[in-house]
Amino acid sequence: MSVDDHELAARLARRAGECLVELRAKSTSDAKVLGDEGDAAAHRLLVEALAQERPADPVLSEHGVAGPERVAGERVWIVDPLDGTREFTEPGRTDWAVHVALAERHEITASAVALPAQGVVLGTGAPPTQPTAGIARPRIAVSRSRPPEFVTALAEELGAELVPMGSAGAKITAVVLGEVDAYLHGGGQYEWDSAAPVGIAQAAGLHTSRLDGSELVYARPDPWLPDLLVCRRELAVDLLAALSDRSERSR
Ligand SMILES: Nc1ncnc2c1ncn2[C@@H]1O[C@H](COP(=O)(O)O)[C@@H](OP(=O)(O)O)[C@H]1O
Repeated sequence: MSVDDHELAARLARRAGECLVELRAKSTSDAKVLGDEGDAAAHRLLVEALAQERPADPVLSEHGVAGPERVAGERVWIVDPLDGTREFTEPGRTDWAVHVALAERHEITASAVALPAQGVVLGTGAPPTQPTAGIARPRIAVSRSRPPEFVTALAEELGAELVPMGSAGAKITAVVLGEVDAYLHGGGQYEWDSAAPVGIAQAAGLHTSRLDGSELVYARPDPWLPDLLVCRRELAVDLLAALSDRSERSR
């Protein structure tokens, strides 16, 4: 990883985001076609740019692999050209994102997330400072379309408020920006859904783990990474204890 990798991730996330904003503004297609067009255009842009700027690095994208063959533990770019495809196709929604991450030795060492409809690009080069104010009633971001079934009961137990949102990137960056206090996901996801925003959350000093508290490991041969927790550090112990109780009770 070099300073240039932070800068490159941010530059490419921004460029792909601009391409998506343009496509969305001029599209007359129905939602399914627009989503497919957005996924394909942003994927093409990222893959072509990485081939030019980092020709020795393989790319793992939600929409296919590109570049040289991957070697376990070596550099690989993990990208989600359009996270929150469904929200991208709904006029007025701003919870969709572009993810660009670099993994080395199974960790994220540089990454950026663009939230193009919010005019925001966040990156590991300059992660935001975390709020210091206490948390009165925790706000937990969850998927708006498929929240894990246990979250309502968990929120009641913790006296927390659930905040439904689209896009894993939008939810994790909402934690990074202090708009919510936690994001939890269960039931299925892939490495590209979380790699870039998790890299920024880690650089900002937030807690990141699987729901059982174990480490998030990226660039595995199988990109399935079905659950995760990103939260302010002071909430991690209580959240992980509540999640562990729940999983014990369901056995
Ligand atoms: N059960 C599941 N299995 C596979 N992917 C899932 C999933 N639940 C959520 N995801 C993916 O995680 C991203 C965020 O989802 P959500 O908005 O529901 O939180 C979406 O990515 P894409 O929009 O890139 O497809 C979605 O496809």
